[in-house]
Amino acid sequence: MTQPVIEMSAVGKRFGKLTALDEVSLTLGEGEVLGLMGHNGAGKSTSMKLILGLIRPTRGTLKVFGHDPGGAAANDLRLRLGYLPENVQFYEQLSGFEVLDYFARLKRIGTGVVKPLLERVGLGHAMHRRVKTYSKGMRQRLGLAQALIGEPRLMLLDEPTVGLDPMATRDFYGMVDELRGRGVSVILCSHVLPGVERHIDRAAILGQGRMLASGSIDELRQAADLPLVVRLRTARAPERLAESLRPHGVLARQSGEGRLELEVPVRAKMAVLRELAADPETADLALEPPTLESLYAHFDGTIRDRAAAEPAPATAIDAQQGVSA
Ligand SMILES: Nc1ncnc2c1ncn2[C@@H]1O[C@H](COP(=O)(O)OP(=O)(O)OP(=O)(O)O)[C@@H](O)[C@H]1O
Repeated sequence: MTQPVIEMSAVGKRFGKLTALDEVSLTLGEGEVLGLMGHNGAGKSTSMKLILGLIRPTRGTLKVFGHDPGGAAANDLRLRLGYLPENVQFYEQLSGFEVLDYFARLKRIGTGVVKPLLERVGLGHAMHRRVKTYSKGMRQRLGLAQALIGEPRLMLLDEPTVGLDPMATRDFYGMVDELRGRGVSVILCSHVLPGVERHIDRAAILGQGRMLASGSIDELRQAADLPLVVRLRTARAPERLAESLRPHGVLARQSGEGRLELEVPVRAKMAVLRELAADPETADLALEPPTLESLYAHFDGTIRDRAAAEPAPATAIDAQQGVSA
């Protein structure tokens, strides 16, 4: 087995009396993409800074490419790391080209890399404009180009898609996929990134400095054991259907005329699907496993206001009393 890129074992970090990280363990392999999630103050940036060697753990051990990131190998290690900080800021009076050239020199890399990198992040057309004329998304792209200088083997990206429009977000994830394909390891740090699950291998959820859960999305789904959502179009009376599915532990809500939303316990999935598929009144059904957002909400212990996010509130069905508002 190849050596892990990051090995964090029971790491703790205190700032005076405040415990920012407590007994956090984490490994990251070559070419793996990890989504590091958590609420404000959960300890995400502290973890990044530890990996970058900017601060030292109070307890536990941390190795990056097999070395202590704050030790003797720190300078060499930094050349293998790319970091996009949250709220990235640059010298406003310089052009994008000049900014990137400056950072390339800091990494002792020649000017030759600057233009291709700016083109790679879609800033080729604006490279000679001053940064003060750049939009938020353009600045974020410049930040990404800065993080990519020197072809790092580990990228730490803090809130990378904040301020990016949907197309730019898509391009960004395309780049993450490409990096992964080249064996680069990536940590994407965020509260929650909508749409991120297709692009990450694993997620780690921090809460108040502790690791609440980590694993692949499938592993997190198993651990959370959240119900699956089945969206159903049916000609059957909602209360009848709710009654017949009740023994499976299914919770049914009406979400429109002839439309139902069913919360199905994982253990009852196949039995319920068989029953629905065999019913001639079933017109259509779609199965939705728990999203990363709902897994995050589950592990974080917060209750998401799903109703507020949906256009029409669902209607609860009581098998005894029929459909109720
Ligand atoms: N230099 C510091 N001195 C004192 N406390 C700090 C320092 N850096 C971080 N903290 C504290 O450590 C805790 C974790 O902070 P951290 O910045 O790692 O959180 P985060 O998960 O990145 O949050 P956010 O999503 O808001 O960026 C917070 O309570 C924060 O106030």
